[in-house]
Amino acid sequence: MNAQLLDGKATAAEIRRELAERVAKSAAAVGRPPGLGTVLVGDDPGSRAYVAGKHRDCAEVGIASIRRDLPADASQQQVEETIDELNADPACTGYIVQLPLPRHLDANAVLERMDPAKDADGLHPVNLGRLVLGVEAPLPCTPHGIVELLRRYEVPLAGARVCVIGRGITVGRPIGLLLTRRSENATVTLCHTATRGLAWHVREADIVVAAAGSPGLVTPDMLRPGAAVLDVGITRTGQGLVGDVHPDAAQVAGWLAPMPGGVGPMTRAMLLANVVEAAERNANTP
Ligand SMILES: Nc1nc2c(c(=O)[nH]1)N[C@@H](CN(C=O)c1ccc(C(=O)N[C@@H](CCC(=O)O)C(=O)O)cc1)CN2
Repeated sequence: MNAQLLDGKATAAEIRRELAERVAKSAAAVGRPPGLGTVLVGDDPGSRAYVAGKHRDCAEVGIASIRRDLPADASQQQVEETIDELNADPACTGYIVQLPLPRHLDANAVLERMDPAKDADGLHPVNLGRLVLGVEAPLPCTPHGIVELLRRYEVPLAGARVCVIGRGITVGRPIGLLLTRRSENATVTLCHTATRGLAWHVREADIVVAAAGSPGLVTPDMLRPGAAVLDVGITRTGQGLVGDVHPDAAQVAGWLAPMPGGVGPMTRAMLLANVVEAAERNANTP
């Protein structure tokens, strides 16, 4: 078998074209474009690159950029003052705090301080709670990107068994909430470092989401032939970026979202979608 490519790069480009039209309409209605803010603390090269990519995307679709870069030794108070400033800025429709934050900072306290109405990442506890309740809320970008990619390639989700590997807050924990909604109807198993018999769980799955950050963890022999495999792991090595899925998995899988070019670009596109949706919501709220 040679897996069909789940092309996140091309799909994200298509979504950006769709969003550019909505941005133009929203800007005309409100008198200014939607604005995305980013808070970056420190100089981790990966985080810098992701934030730069987010602002490039904004420029492409006509969203205004607001960038707040703080030094690696920024205090909790400095970060929280920046949050307060973005909460109060009318030009900022939504914003994100780039994760992970340096270890001396309390990331949960920072997320909680955000105005949930401006949470472009869907990671504020109120918005995660709304997701649990099935109430409309901005969705976490990577899980939303995965669902959108599967939908656009018509990978069957209803009744599918999904094995998620990794329990981080941006992917592993929230994705089960999305995939088990009535609109998706998948059955989700969440595996992590303490899971016994990982290979068995993977082999049972129709869809595998690998988000452990463990290079080459998912090998071809673990997969059910024809499964959809989404590689979300990114590890920076001396030889470049390495995903969680072994390259030979393409010979067994039915669909493959590779790293790079699969879920990553979709994460970025879904962030823009959250900002545009917030702008449209604001325009309809007197
Ligand atoms: N506040 C947040 N922090 C983090 C998130 C998030 O959704 N919100 N997710 C990741 C990082 N991330 C976005 O912030 C992100 C990761 C990867 C990509 C991407 O496009 N990856 C490329 C490959 C990487 C590269 O070329 O350098 C790909 O897969 O093609 C985009 C965004 C953690 N932090």
